[in-house]
Amino acid sequence: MSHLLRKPNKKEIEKGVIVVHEVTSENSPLEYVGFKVIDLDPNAKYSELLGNQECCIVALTGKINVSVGDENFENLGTRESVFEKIPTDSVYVSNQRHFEVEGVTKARVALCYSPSERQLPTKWIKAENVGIEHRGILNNKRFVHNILPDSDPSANSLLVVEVFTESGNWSSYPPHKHDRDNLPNESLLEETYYHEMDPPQGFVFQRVYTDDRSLDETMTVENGDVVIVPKGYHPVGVPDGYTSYYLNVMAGPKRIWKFYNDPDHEWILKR
Ligand SMILES: O=C(O)C[C@@H](O)[C@H](O)C(=O)CO
Repeated sequence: MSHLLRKPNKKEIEKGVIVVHEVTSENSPLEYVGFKVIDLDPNAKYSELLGNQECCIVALTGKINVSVGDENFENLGTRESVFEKIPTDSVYVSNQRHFEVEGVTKARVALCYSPSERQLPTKWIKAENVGIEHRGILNNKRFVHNILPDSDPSANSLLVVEVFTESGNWSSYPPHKHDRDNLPNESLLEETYYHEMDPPQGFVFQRVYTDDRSLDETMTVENGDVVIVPKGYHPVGVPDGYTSYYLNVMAGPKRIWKFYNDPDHEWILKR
């Protein structure tokens, strides 16, 4: 199996608190992006004291309470399935802060991390303030929920978006990359993809490749898998009959999403 593809690996760390994914700089090639998925039962609590990392807590499904220091945010989360295709609530937590997430209902939560040293205010990113963006034409249509885009200065490094791609379409396409700190032409951002499919027996294909093909992996990605993109182009193809959802976390030395399209396939945009 590819070293970039992670299957869900559920570990109950406390009663009702299950870690489904944990991507860190210790267990992956990533330096700037960390990522966890946790499942919570009602009333179960997960807490963490952040070191030199900021964190965006995304209520993927179900309802949660979040506290950060003495600030409390209650009943966050808007959907039972990501495929309701409506934005959800998130909370941005700065470095060196303590946070707790409690399940109100059964809930699945994404914790998106990147290095940070400059403290910023805690921010409730309300579902109603998440920008929705439709991109692409023909079989390249997808829509995006901009949870923490680079136009929002609330974070030091983190960028977080959700992407929905309908049956038979392609996204993160034409293939693009962002692995060189070469602004204004390209920024260096690592990335993780947390994937879900509707219906859940579905699958998508994701290729991660560099120009010299020293990295060239095409993965069959199933419901709940995570794909790690340390570098390279990273397109996603969705088979007929299935809808794809993914949550992207990006971070790097500069908080700018400036991608470079694979010149061989850029013509796709000119149709
Ligand atoms: O527009 C898309 O297809 C989504 C991608 O841009 C995705 O968020 C990504 O690859 C970010 O680099």
